Amino acid sequence: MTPKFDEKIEPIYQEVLARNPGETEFHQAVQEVLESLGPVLVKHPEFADHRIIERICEPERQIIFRVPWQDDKGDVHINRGFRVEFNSSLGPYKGGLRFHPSVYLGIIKFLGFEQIFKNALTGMPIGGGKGGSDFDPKGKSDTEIMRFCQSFMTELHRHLGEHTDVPAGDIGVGGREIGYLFGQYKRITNRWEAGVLTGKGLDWGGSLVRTEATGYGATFFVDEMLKVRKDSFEGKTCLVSGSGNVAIYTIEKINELGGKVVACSDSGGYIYHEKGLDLALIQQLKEIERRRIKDYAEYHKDAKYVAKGNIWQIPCQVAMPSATQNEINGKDAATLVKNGCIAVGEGANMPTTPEGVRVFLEAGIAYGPGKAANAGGVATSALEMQQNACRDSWTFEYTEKRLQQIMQSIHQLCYETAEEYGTPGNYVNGANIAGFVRVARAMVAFGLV
Ligand SMILES: NC(=O)c1ccc[n+]([C@@H]2O[C@H](COP(=O)([O-])OP(=O)(O)OC[C@H]3O[C@@H](n4cnc5c(N)ncnc54)[C@H](O)[C@@H]3O)[C@@H](O)[C@H]2O)c1
Repeated sequence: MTPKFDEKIEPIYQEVLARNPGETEFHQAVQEVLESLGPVLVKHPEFADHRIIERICEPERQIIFRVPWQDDKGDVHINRGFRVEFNSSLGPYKGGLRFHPSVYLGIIKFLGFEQIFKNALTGMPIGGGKGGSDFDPKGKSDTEIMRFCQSFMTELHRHLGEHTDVPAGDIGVGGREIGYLFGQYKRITNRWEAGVLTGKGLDWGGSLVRTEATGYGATFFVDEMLKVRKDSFEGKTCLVSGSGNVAIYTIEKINELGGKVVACSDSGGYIYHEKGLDLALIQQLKEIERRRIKDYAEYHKDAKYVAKGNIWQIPCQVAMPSATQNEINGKDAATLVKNGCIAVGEGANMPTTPEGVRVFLEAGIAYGPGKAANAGGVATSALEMQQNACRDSWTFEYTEKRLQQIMQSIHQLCYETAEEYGTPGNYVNGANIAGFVRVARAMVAFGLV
């Protein structure tokens, strides 16, 4: 699909393609933001004078390193580690670590680029970064995971710090991995520096609600979009892809708000359970026993497992993609719209292809892009950093209230910005423009650094 750029922006995009060959996901993320920015340069010519777009597309620093580790049999493996410190205009680099075999520089750069604008939308003092490894945690023992995390942190620690760069989890990195990473950081640096990682355990500097934050936040965001349309989750049939951290707490909050989630998935296929998913069972299978979602059908005979099935073919009113990038293509988006879907909230990062995004926007449904809808995770990480900084811990209720207020304010900012720039209801433009303007203003203030 041909991107639609303003004439000033087209050459900048071409330069990004030429400078970053083969990084298709990064190109896609840049395309999506740059398509929104034409009217911003008209309103703010100073951003063009200062070459803010060119500078924002170039990471401040990229670190690639070798991660050697030994499996339980004593065999040696070599993986590749990454940390892309993209933009520190608004605060220390902040963004998760992804451990997945598909990871390469293009994936980390797309995620880091998205993170700049997402973090800006939260209104909190955090810059954008992302990292990870092509290590596959699937099927590894606890001790193998520990040895890998220790080796990864042995190299990465020199680039981190509570005022410099603060990683968190993402796909394949949850509480267990953050524990091993924090333990090794503490050992090497001889510092109990809580603010250097977020997603920590509650006994050692973690925040209540961080585990739930991305899923809860995405659901709050969709709830706000529905409220604008004088609607709510009450009685709605919903789909949530994935069955990891984001998916599980999305399902929990949708249930609380009166919706019914009938399907979720993992990379093997999806589970359909017409009367509504049994969340406690999913948590037992995925969070505790680390099993596959197909095992759900062993416990509920009225549920159906569809291997390699396409979850988006199931009719629903609300869809919340919460697994991975590019999981909804143009055809899937058209199917969702045809089947009566009225709202899409992205828990995952860039789960919809540009064709899919166009289908949602043209259909005029409520479409909340990931950088706005899933910002609750990183926002609560920033709340965790606040608690660490004052050596305090807040209650669940208070922290959840803060999260909800942040999601309401992100929604309002995107909604109002879309109106201000002449595209009412277009949260893609609202999020891209509002996030960009915040970072751009800071970059202009700092001069050429
Ligand atoms: N964890 C966070 O706080 C956070 C914050 C913002 C955005 N995200 C994004 O949310 C998404 C999910 O992250 P997570 O933290 O829940 O990771 P996770 O590892 O806990 O879960 C990922 C889930 O997606 C499934 N999955 C992977 N590939 C799939 C595929 N092709 N089809 C169907 N399912 C697939 C996995 O089986 C797993 O259930 C990612 O895009 C991530 O970048 C996460």
